[in-house]
Amino acid sequence: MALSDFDLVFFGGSGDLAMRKLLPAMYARDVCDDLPATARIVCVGRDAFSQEEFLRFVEKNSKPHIKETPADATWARFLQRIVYVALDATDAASFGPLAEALRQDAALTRVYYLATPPHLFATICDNLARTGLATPNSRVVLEKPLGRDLASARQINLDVGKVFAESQIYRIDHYLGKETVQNLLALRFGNILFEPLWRREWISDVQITIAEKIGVGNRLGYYDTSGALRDMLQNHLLQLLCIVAMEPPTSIAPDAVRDAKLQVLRSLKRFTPTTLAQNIVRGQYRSGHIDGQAVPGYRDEPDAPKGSRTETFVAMKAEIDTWRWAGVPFYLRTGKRMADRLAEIVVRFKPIPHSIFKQPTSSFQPNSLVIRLQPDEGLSMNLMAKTPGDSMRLKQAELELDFREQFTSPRMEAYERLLVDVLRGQLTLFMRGDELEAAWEWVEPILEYWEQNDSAPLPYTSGTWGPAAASALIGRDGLQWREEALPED
Ligand SMILES: NC(=O)C1=CN([C@@H]2O[C@H](COP(=O)(O)OP(=O)(O)OC[C@H]3O[C@@H](n4cnc5c(N)ncnc54)[C@H](OP(=O)(O)O)[C@@H]3O)[C@@H](O)[C@H]2O)C=CC1
Ligand SMILES: O=C1O[C@H](COP(=O)(O)O)[C@@H](O)[C@H](O)[C@H]1O
Repeated sequence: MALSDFDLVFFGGSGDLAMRKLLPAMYARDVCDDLPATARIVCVGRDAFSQEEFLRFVEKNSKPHIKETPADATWARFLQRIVYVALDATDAASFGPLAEALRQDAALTRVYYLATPPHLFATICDNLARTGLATPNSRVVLEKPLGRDLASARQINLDVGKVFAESQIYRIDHYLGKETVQNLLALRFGNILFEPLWRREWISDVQITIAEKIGVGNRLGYYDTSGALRDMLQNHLLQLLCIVAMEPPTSIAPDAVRDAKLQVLRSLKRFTPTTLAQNIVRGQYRSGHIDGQAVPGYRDEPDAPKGSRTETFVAMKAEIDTWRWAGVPFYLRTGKRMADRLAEIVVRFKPIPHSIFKQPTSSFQPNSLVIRLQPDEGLSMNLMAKTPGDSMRLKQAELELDFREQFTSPRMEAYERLLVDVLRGQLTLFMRGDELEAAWEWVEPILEYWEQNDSAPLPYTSGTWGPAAASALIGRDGLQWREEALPED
């Protein structure tokens, strides 16, 4: 469905995120003829680029991030939509050129996407209000990090909420824009098969892993004040956990889904200093090899503070105190410079109660469902099946659903999908303010404990699956991370 006409403003429009993700996402929609001819993209920064200089900057810094090299005509059409406006977001008096660049038509959708450091969110919203630009047809998109603790998240909600109503606020978690995450909703609530089994009686444990091969790259300044818990777990992993664990929402409407997710966040068992020390592993990568290449340790990355204690890996055992999930461990894990790039959810079912075959019950692998988010999107269901031949021998077999093979329709990158949803006014895949606060509320005791105890992360070699303590954490329950349980090739 083509979008209706809009003015889309990227604050931070000359930044890395705009160049690598946001403009390529808009180009991808433009090339599908999804954007109205008059739709505009206003890029805001402080640098005094002329319009021509900025378009050259986009050519150099954004075009290489577009998947298929753009044809000259479509690229030229895209560039025509872009307007560069130089202003200082902290100075309302400099907002005049932005007002001039925007069309004064109440029927148009207007979106302010704040891809700036978060300390500017309040000032930008305030200055939009002062200059009369926070019109009722406006929406505001907030990029991460949405706070660094509960107090700062509350402050963001409060400051932005002074200018925009909750229904105008789109808090981005780009994991919610990934195809397979939405497919998880389809799997759970579009099939009769899973829901009766989706509970403590039949599920033994759930693993959620987001592993990256990359290190901190050029984002060390931000990352060193953040760490894996804030950067990945508080948002992406908890959002995935919510979608796995939530009660069936009454519909796909934003508040139905967000209410269901909020209930999960509020039911997460709180850690105490004792349970926290037992159930959370913190790690930091040391030098090692990724794809055969030597890579430096975190503390040897350019500009890394000497002896930094920032974690680049975290693994934990979480629990949800509800009738559906009581006693089912949710193992969460994320890290940089790990052995592979993968994001997946593994739901393991309970073992069969009794074997009618000659094989002992213990030789039956419990069924498991693996939901792969990346690198390849798909689902696999592990079942026991008879091996061919004259004896009744059962072995594990895999039912595989590869989304790319199954569906040939064009795919949308996460940012593309989410930008389209903002432009359509569809809030389901964005976090509500209370969800954000509930996630921070749960994470905060962990951060406080680490700070108060001056906790040092355990070292792990780059190119591995993290500190050995992460295997011990799950091993204590007689389990293994999925890659540890896979048969050797
Ligand atoms: N890069 C990434 O992959 C990701 C980034 N993010 C988050 O998005 C935000 C932006 O990140 P990124 O693009 O990497 O950052 P950059 O440092 O590359 O860009 C920052 C942008 O903000 C603008 N800006 C800064 N201060 C002002 C100001 N006072 N007035 C007007 N414009 C201003 C800059 O313009 P100028 O240079 O002209 O000052 C620039 O366009 C950050 O909060 C980051 O954490 C989130 C996820 C991923
Ligand atoms: O939000 C973030 O996500 C990326 C990982 O995203 P992916 O889509 O490539 O899996 C991570 O590298 C970054 O540190 C974090 O801020």
